[in-house]
Amino acid sequence: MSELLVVAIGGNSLIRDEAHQTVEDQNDAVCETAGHIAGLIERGYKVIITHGNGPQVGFILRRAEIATAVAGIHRVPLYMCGADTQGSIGYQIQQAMGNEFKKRGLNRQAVTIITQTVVAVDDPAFQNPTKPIGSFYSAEQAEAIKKENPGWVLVNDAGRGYRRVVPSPVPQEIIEKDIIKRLAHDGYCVIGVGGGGIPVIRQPDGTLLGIDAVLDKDLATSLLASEVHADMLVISTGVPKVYLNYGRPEEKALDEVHLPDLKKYVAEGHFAPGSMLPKIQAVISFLEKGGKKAIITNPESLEEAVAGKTGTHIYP
Ligand SMILES: Nc1ncnc2c1ncn2[C@@H]1O[C@H](COP(=O)(O)OP(=O)(O)O)[C@@H](O)[C@H]1O
Ligand SMILES: NC(=O)OP(=O)(O)O
Repeated sequence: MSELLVVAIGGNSLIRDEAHQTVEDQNDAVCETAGHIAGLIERGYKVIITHGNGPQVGFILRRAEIATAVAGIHRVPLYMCGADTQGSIGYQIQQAMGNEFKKRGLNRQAVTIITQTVVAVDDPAFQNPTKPIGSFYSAEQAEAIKKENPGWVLVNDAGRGYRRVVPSPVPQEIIEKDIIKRLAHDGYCVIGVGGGGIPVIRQPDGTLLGIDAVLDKDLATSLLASEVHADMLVISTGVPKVYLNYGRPEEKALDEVHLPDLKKYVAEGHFAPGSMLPKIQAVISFLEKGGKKAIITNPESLEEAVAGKTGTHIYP
């Protein structure tokens, strides 16, 4: 039986730099990543694709806020902005995968599943926003923005600039996991858990209700990978490998690492919160729940990494 991979595409990895943020630019990045994922499917792997939405959900929210302030158009809740990103990014990935299948003569189909992820209404994250969304600002811009928008919390995002942060409660359950699993085993390339899933709470009567937050797509992807019993969790991001002492002269790439060492490196502070740390936590959680292998690499290295030639390979 062919192996099932869950491949997470980073929201930032769809935006190459500040000069490449348009819909067309993101589509180019999606198409490039889709080519590499189609290469994996051509080699016989079954693939579930998840994706981030940090930059995109922030852009949509900001547009809506400006439209409310300037034109009095109704407010859009943050969870609805997340749902919008599942449609727009899901559409781009679904179309790009379909085009790749056609080019390669593969009789396959991609399908996007709108996905809801349950969180706890009393999760302390609602009082402590940590998830960076939208644009990056300089320190001076951040000061000016805070004065204009007293409710905003801005933090330095892994040394790359200041960003607005919003609550990011822990993903507890993926509502659509069974259909995602079934479609993947039936040979569909499933796109799901976009932006970590639309955050919802379960009400006392059992019904679901959207709640304002942006989930961490790496943690939600890890939960999905465990629940569908994926053979491998693959995290595609902006770097070919994970590094110790990242960005310093003594930087060292990790080729192969096992859980005990990885946990030691976490404790030593090698992985930046809000960027690499959630990916490492996602991998630890997947392996502790029985997963056999995880890889962290960049989109262009996906095929070589799964073939064992590059990337950071992590084992229990
Ligand atoms: N120890 C580390 N090794 C590699 N990259 C790191 C490390 N610490 C922080 N990073 C940064 O984390 C980034 C990945 O996080 P981010 O861009 O937030 O993810 P995503 O691709 O999911 O949007 C990398 O591109 C790199 O700049
Ligand atoms: N939702 C989310 O984790 O998005 P990014 O991967 O873009 O940060």
